[in-house]
Amino acid sequence: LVDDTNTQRDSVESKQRVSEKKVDHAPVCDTKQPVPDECGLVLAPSSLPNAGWGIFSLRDRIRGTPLLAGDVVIQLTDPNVTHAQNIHRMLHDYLWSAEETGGFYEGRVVVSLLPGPGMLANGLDGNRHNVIPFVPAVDEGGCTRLDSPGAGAFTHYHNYTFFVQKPIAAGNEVFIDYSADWLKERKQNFVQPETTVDLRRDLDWLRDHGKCLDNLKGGRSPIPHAGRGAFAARPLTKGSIVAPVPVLPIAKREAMDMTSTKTYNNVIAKKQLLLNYCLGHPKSSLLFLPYGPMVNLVNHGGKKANVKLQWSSSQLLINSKNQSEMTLEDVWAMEQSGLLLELIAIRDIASDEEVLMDYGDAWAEAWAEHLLSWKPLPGSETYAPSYVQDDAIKSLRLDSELKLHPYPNNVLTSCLYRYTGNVGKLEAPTATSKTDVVATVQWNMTKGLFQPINLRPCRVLERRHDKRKGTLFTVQIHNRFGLPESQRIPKGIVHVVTDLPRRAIRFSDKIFTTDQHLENAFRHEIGIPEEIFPLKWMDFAKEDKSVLPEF
Ligand SMILES: C[S@@+](CC[C@H](N)C(=O)[O-])C[C@H]1O[C@@H](n2cnc3c(N)ncnc32)[C@H](O)[C@@H]1O
Repeated sequence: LVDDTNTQRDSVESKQRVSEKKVDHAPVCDTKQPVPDECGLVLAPSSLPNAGWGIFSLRDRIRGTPLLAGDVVIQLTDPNVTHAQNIHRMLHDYLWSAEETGGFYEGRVVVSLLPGPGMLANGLDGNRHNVIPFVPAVDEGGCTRLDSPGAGAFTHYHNYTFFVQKPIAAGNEVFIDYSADWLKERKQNFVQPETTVDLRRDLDWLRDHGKCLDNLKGGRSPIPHAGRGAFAARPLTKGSIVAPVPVLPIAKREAMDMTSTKTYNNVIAKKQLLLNYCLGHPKSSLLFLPYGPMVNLVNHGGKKANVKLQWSSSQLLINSKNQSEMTLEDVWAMEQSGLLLELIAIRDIASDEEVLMDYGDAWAEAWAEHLLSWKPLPGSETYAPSYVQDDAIKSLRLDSELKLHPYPNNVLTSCLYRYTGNVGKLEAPTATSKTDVVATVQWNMTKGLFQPINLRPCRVLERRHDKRKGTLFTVQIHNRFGLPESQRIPKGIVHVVTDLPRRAIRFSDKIFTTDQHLENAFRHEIGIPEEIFPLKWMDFAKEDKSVLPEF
């Protein structure tokens, strides 16, 4: 018996050794791997019919816990009207209103890209969602326009986190809140289920077929001028899938042009910041926008890369064709995304190590040239971003004080205030307001008021000290771009609000002034490796097919 046990143990150990060896030498194209034991969240086909990918929890989750580490938000500003048709589907079905993320001051028309749950999770109506987002942090990631060629090359909006709002049982799908209006507009495409009982998948199936979504976490990158980066949340073995990378096709790269090439507010409209987060090939008009959690944070590592991109065989779970069978026209016509890439570890990666890929020669050459030619723009020394002002200035200035001590030119004051159409007490025009009627209301703290959607430009008129409440301000509230008619203060009315505490007034960056609008900000897409880019998508190279590699 003892001998038998030993023999069995030997045989198990030798099997383990064989399988370890197998993993070590596994061809990187083998993507059918179970997720790591510690993985808590996976990508898999949604439990809703025809809904594409979905997110599933592998463990029970309680209210108030984060679903995933916080991710970046990328603000797309003033899309070029002529070329926006190339991203029509993406704008309509995947991107969020900048009102949700506080990005509305970035341009006249702003939409937000929220990789991870914001774009990947499906939605339910009728308050049946189980996660909700919390506002992003905003900062320059250590790269200022005065001292870094990285300024404006990566997004300032980060750590955007979804929290569990209703308990989620292991195996259940994660749902975000698609508003009733949003769903009504798209009712042919998004059929809502009557019950949430079956909106789950078998746990063993998910472990075998799902792709782990929480192997990565964000943090400040030690790479000079790179901003933030993606780091391994646990040890990742060579040959394993580090992250699924679902991508949305962008038919023409001109869609990354901004509205006009003329100057506006002294800022030259140029390429969208979003281009830096897109994947492309120099010989193709196509771009792909990755939208899996944390994958947009993966920096360029050149020869130090520890992951590489490859197509996933799992895309056939929701697609009838894989990428090699698709023509360029098939990709253009894709109704919803289905193309799936994967980041594969090309060596063992330790926990907390930065995950890096090779962006390719074209990117590396463009970056090297940018480093050589970059110098700070004139006026950079007087610029101070709004979040710095908020930290530095505790008491807000009145007009008379601003004449002597103005704020930096790039900021405005914004108040958290919800205008409900109630203009309050009306007063006849005064000498200062001339032809306008003055309407005054008292500020009131209400539920949800501190959401960025309620920020609107305001001017401080008075400051007084209240024994109980501290310093209180009287302000004039203005309209801003993007406000619905019901929230616009009618013409001819000066809307005054009294008794705002300092925490209800923030500094905001004026339109087109943040680093992402800098004229000298770096812009370049990430290269999709030559060996995985289908030849038939290289429409820029039709005349010169002889030099192209066979796919
Ligand atoms: C896909 S984003 C990567 C995430 C980005 N670092 C962030 O903070 O959001 C690509 C951009 O990151 C920066 N970046 C990536 N790798 C870099 C590197 N090796 N050196 C400098 N900047 C890098 C460049 O600005 C590039 O355009």
